[in-house]
Amino acid sequence: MNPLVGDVAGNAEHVIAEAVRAREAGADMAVFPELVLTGYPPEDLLLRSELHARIEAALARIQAEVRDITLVIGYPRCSVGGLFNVAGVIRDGEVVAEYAKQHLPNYSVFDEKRYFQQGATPTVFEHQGLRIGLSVCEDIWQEGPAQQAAAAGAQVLVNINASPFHRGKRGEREALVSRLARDHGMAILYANLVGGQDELVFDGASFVVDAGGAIIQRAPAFVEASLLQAFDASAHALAPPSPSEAASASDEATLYDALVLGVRDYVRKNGFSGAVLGLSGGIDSALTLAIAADALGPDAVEAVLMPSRYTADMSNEDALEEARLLGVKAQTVPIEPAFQSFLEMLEPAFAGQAVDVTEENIQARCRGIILMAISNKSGRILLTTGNKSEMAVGYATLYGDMAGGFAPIKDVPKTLVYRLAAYRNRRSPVIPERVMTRAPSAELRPDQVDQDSLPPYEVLDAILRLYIEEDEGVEAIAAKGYPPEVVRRVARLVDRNEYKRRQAPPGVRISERAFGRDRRYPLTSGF
Ligand SMILES: Nc1ncnc2c1ncn2[C@@H]1O[C@H](COP(=O)(O)OP(=O)(O)OC[C@H]2O[C@@H]([n+]3cccc(C(=O)O)c3)[C@H](O)[C@@H]2O)[C@@H](O)[C@H]1O
Ligand SMILES: Nc1ncnc2c1ncn2[C@@H]1O[C@H](COP(=O)(O)OP(=O)(O)OP(=O)(O)O)[C@@H](O)[C@H]1O
Ligand SMILES: NC(=O)CC[C@H](N)C(=O)O
Repeated sequence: MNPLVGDVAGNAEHVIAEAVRAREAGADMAVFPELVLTGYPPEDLLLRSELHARIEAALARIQAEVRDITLVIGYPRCSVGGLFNVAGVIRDGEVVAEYAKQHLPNYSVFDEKRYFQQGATPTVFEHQGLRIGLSVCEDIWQEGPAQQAAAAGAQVLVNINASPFHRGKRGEREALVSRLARDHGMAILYANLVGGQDELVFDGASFVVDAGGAIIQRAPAFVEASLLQAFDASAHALAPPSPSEAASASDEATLYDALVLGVRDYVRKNGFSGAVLGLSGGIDSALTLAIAADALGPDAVEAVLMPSRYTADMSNEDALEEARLLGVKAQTVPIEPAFQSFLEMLEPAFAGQAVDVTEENIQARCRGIILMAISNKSGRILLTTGNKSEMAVGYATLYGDMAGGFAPIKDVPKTLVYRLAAYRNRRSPVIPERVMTRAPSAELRPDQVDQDSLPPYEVLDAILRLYIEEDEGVEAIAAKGYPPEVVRRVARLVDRNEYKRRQAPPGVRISERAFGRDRRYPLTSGF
């Protein structure tokens, strides 16, 4: 299920509708994800007493509306001991059991200890003669809760989750849950949330593991879906008639789908009619346009070409071709008159000073003003096009190409930008070949290419991965064969540009370490 954070009443109606559908499909119990009534993560909404009043009202409504099926759902529970992250069992108009999450994740993107107290005891309830144990997400990643449930007599474990996506996560989960099922001889139902929430994407991909550790059902990733699982009288999970296929999507396909869902949900859940972006003829804006068109439909996306005196003809041609191939409306607004006016206005202030990066940034800022004006007028959100490599080293202009509301590829390194573009072109051609092979250029001065200012992207991305995602130091990275002076320079750029990233729009997280809530560095630092 894809809930909307904070929309407790709407999420409850969604639960009720799905419970009815599950009953009609022949189920006698339906399992929903972690904190499904608030959405995840509800963050400081949890500190508001109105939220808890709404949860009470939603639970009362679910209890009144849902009959002839048992529900397991996640919600925050206020009690005398504090606030708990619970899995509640609702049957015949009552909450008949509640399990409080014992392991509260507080690393990476998680911050649960800020809000919740930890539970201490297992919960096992009877359903149609089966003994069912409960756990909540992180509980199965740690020692304890699954063992306790098995010791308390559970034959089946229901684990409800709000487990965000990152590269490789599905395989990690399946291996972990399969091992746990085997170790304890219990079938496990793994029910996950789906949907984009600010920078996080939840991939769904719920699954069922039998007591021998075999995955017997898999839901598709990145869409709402349900699985109907039958058990025999001795708690054996019965394999469905056609055995579950392995999760076989390629790395690129999975990452692309994550980006599409992240953009769609940010734009739609925030009430925008669509998206606008600057289309330069470069690879970053080309990929961002394809993601936006796939997420929102081509009619909801608008591309703006804003040539300057430095824009090559082929950039305009390629940009127009991209818009045509995707069926997106494109318009051209040249920046020359605005750029020229700014240069003239600033002439007295800059008298006697050489032309430098200042003038490059004025061009990027002219574009930012035009795009934000179109966003204001149209009600479409401005998507920025910066990739992770650029955001890492600060190769972007504040209030210029960084202006905007959401940054679809901010966690995609440049080398992966090319791979995702090639993947999208294999599905159907949307990015001209020349865009894939041309040297990247910001086109802010004559004959400029990115590689004048930055190391080749293969080298840059390798160093960035070690420095940012692996937390390795300059010497350790250089020892792996990278030129020490290049490593030092890259590390210095990363450290120095924290201020830029702090002012950058949020974007979809696809790695284990994005520039968002999982990487918090000081702005002012002598490190
Ligand atoms: N610690 C700090 N805390 C808060 N603010 C700080 C700061 N340090 C500098 N600043 C401010 O930030 C300013 C510098 O930032 P900014 O104005 O953005 O300018 P800056 O970083 O100097 O230049 C932008 C760079 O990005 C490149 N670029 C631009 C556009 C697109 C692309 C591309 O290929 O995608 C590349 C461009 O070629 C240039 O190298 C300073 O003048 C100062 O006002
Ligand atoms: N001529 C232009 N018309 C429209 N938008 C532009 C133009 N030039 C730059 N922009 C906007 O500013 C962003 C940054 O520019 P830049 O040229 O550095 O990136 P890019 O062209 O997308 O990718 P690449 O790194 O391959 O050049 C672009 O992605 C685009 O959104
Ligand atoms: N909500 C949670 O407890 C998530 C933590 C868990 N390790 C996961 O990402 O899958």
